[in-house]
Formats: sequence, C-alpha cells, structure tokens
Amino acid sequence: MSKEQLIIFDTTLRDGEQSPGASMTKEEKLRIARQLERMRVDVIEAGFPAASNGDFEAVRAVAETIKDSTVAGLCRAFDKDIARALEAVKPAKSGRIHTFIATSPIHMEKKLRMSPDDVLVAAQHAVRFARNGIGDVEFSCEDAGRSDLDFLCRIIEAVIKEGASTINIPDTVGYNVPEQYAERIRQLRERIPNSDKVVWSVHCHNDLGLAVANSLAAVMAGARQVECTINGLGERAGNAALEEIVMAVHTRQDVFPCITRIDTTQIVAASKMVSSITGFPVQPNKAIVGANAFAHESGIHQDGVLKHRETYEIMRAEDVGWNANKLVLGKHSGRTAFKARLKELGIEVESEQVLNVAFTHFKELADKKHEIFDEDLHALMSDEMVPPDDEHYKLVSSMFHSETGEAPQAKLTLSAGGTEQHAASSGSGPVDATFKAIESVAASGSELLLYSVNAITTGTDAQGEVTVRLSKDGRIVNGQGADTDIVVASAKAYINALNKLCSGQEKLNPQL
Ligand SMILES: CC(=O)SCCNC(=O)CCNC(=O)[C@H](O)C(C)(C)COP(=O)(O)OP(=O)(O)OC[C@H]1O[C@@H](n2cnc3c(N)ncnc32)[C@H](O)[C@@H]1OP(=O)(O)O
Ligand SMILES: CC(C)C(=O)C(=O)O
Ligand SMILES: [Mg+2]
Repeated sequence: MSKEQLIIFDTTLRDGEQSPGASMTKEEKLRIARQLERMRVDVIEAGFPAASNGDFEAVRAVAETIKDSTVAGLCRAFDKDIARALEAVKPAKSGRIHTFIATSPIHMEKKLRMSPDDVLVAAQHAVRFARNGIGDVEFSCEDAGRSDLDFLCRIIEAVIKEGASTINIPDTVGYNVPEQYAERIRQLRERIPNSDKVVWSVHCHNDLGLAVANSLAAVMAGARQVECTINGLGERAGNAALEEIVMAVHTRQDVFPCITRIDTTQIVAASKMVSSITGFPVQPNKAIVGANAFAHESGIHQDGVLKHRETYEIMRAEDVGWNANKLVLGKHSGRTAFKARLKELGIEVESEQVLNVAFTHFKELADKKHEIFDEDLHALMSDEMVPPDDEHYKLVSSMFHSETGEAPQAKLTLSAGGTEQHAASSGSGPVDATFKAIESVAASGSELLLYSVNAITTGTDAQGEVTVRLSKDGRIVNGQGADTDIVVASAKAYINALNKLCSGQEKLNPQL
C-alpha cells in the first residue's frame, strides 16, 4: 500500500527571516527559493508582502521564478494585507494565500483587543476575501497551542465552510509538549465536520526545544503538512528544523504512516546556503547538518563504524548531501582508526613495532591538540621512520643582533656533512634571519608550513620548544628544537627538520 504524502512547507524566507538579524534581500531569497525547489519542497512561504515594498517584491520575484513548488505569502486577516499578498503571489504557477488571526484568550484580549466572536467574523471574512482571489487558502489560528479547544472547533469549522483548504495549528510560543499537542490535533480532527476534506498542518516553535518532537507527534495524530525552516531558523528560539523532520520521517518509515517527496541529498547544500546568507552559523553538533553529525572521534565507535557502519550510524552521510562520514583522530581514537587513516593516506608502516611507537606518539600529540590533521600524521610518521642519529646538519654556534630601527641579523656556523660553513642573513625578525641564514647553506627548496613555539617550563628561564614543519616534493616533516633562547630553539628545530628531509628519504614511503 502506498503511503500518504507529508507536505513540507518551508518558511525559512518568512518565519526564518523573523530571526533578529536574518533579513534577506530579494536576490538572497531567490537563491534560497531555487535551492528549496531543487530540494522538492512542496510549499515555499516567501514572505509577508504587506510588511514592506522590498518583501512584496521578493515574494513576487519568487512567485515569478519558482515552478515546481507552491509559493505562499502570509497576511493578517485584514483586506489590505490579503490584497497585497494576492498581488504578490499572482504570477506563481501555483500560489497560496496564508492568512492568520490569533485565537488564544491572551492574544485576543490583550493584543487584538477583540472578542472571540469578532475574531471569528474576521477569520470568516478573510478566508472568503482570499478565496475570491485564489483557489488555495491556508488559515492559521495563531497561538492555537494555548487556545480553547471549543473555540478552535468553532472558528475552524467556519473557515472550512468559507473554503480554506489547509488548517494550520501553530504552537506559536513553543508551549506545548508532544502528547498534549498530538491530542489537540486528534481532537480537532475528530470533532470538526469535514475534517478529512482539509489538510491539517502544524507549525511549531522551539522555545522549549520541542518543535521537532511536537511536529512529529502531530504527524502521528494525522497532520499531513509540517511547517519548518532550514537549520531551524525562526522567531526567537526558531522553528522546527526541516532537515530533522524530513530525516526522521525517512529514517523511521517503520513508524511514520507517510513520506515526503524531498530530495534529501540537497539538504546540506540548503543548510550551508542559508547559514552563509544569514550569517547564522550551524552548531557542529546540530543533527543532520552540523559538521559533527556524521563524525566519530572515539576509538570504540571508530572501530565499530569501520567494521560495520550501521553500528553507530542510523543514516548515511551521503543521503543528506555530505561527501561521506568522517573518522576524526583525537585523543579518544584507537589503533584501528589510526591504522585505517594511515592506510588512506598511503603511509605504509614497516612493522607492528613502528606502529605501536607511532601510536604512543600520536596519543601524546593528541593530548596537546584538539584534532589531529593529516599533515600531523605525515609529520609524525616521517619522524618514526627516520633514524634520530642521521644528522647531516649541525648547529655549531650562533650570534644574533637585534637593534631598534635596524633589520635583525643572524650569524651562524653550521656543520654540513662534517664541513663547517658560515652563514649570515638579515630578516624581518631574528627567527626569519636565522632561517634565511640556514637556507643560504642548505638551499633545501623546502616550504615552511608551520612554526610554533611552546613554553615547556615556566618562569623567565623557561625552555622554549619550537616546532617547524617543512614540506618538499610532497614530503612533510616536523622538526623540534628546545632551548632557553627561543631563536636558538628555532634554529635547532629548522635544522632537525632539514635532517629529516635529507636523510632517510629511502626509508620513507615514496608516495609521501
Ligand atoms: C506569529 C507570527 O509570526 S505573526 C507574523 C509576524 N510577521 C510580521 O509581523 C511581519 C512584519 N510586520 C510588519 O511589517 C508590521 O507589523 C505590519 C506591516 C504587518 C503592520 O504594521 P502596523 O500597521 O504598523 O501595525 P503594528 O505592527 O504596530 O501592530 C500590529 C497590528 O495588527 C493587528 N493584528 C495582529 N495580528 C493580526 C491579524 N492576524 N489580523 C488582523 N490584525 C492583526 C494588531 O492587533 C495591531 O493592531 P492595532 O495597531 O490596531 O493595535
Ligand atoms: C503566522 C503563524 C503561522 C506563525 O508563524 C506562528 O503562529 O508562529
Ligand atoms: Mg511562527
């Protein structure tokens, strides 16, 4: 039996834009709308045409451009707003008017300053007015989550009679909890005549972090449209995140009685686009679209994923638009992942013994760094494969001169293959002068990739430990040097790296 369709109504361009600081230009809205269309979103709410001429133009431009999704414009239950929205969505191949009025006691009394009867009349009038202009009208009872159920039944029955074809039950302030919200949807569907002739829609806010849970509970209770936004953008704490709704329904087809028509492989592209246009970063641990959503750092998980991906993954990274899942090396990683990464990098390890030593050094490094990158592994492994006593260059003596207003000078005596050589250079700083002086002898042609200094003891006589990372012909090496004089430590580190580059090449993997 084929499943019913769950309509995905994206309101990134309307409720998403209501996030403070997230307003978008017409061109930006168009770019996002095209991506939503590529993703096969059913309805794109493009804006609130009565809000400004700019938003009117943006909604109109989206309506003129988008062909495969319905384009909706939001408006108050107010003729002037509705007329403006009708004009904006008119060019759409499939257009919708979404009109709303608040139905909760607090909103009616304190905000609208209208009696429930007057609200009911305004809603009826608004839907009738909209239906005279367009065939597809959605009606929302703003703050339905805090509205009296009997009143909701009255007003919804009335607007269905006027021709509303989608009835939206927003939890405007994110007050509901899943069971209660689902029960509300169930009751409304049971009590209202002809409820099976309309689409029941939900629109949940995330004030208690329950927007997605509430939306999904409502789907179980019969809702067949979910209003949501990319990255959960939206007023205050945001709306239900589209990517979470869609992937929950797709992943748990054993539970949900419906399916969306979303091309899930477009999700990550949409998330990145919305994030870059609004300037709202996506937190790394955000479900589906966060950078860590498919990343594994701890050894036991990495071992499991390498043996069988589904031990720790319920979705495939590729199915939502990531290139692949990631095994991130860090202090919690184990031998299996370490070995697998070396293999991927083409680094062959001579023996189990070398691997064990390298793994110990890797753990030491991981204690100092948050994340171990491929360059760190290249450097680490070349360290393991080069014998420490194979030193072509040695620092015999050094002299540095630095004076205000003059370029710093370095004068060194180096032993190169047993022959002493003198070198001198100036530079933008004493370290730069030192490296230039060494290169005047070594002429290695290598590239300096990294220079870092760590104090390994404390106090004014602190030992400075310098790391220099050089690369040549695809090989990357790390050199270390320690001294209480940071410039001497730098010279030692540079020479240490050069020795690794020039000695032991035959022992290194030719692919490095
Ligand atoms: C839950 C939601 O997300 S609702 C949508 C929120 N989006 C927006 O507000 C869009 C941007 N808004 C705007 O640009 C402006 O608020 C406008 C153009 C809509 C209205 O601006 P103004 O006419 O200056 O009114 P203002 O914003 O100060 O106050 C809102 C008025 O609309 C009334 N109102 C609020 N909702 C509705 C409604 N659904 N139907 C009819 N009237 C409504 C209020 O009672 C208030 O009326 P009052 O001025 O007689 O007291
Ligand atoms: C206008 C409606 C749908 C809304 O955004 C809300 O109630 O949160
Ligand atoms: Mg909202």
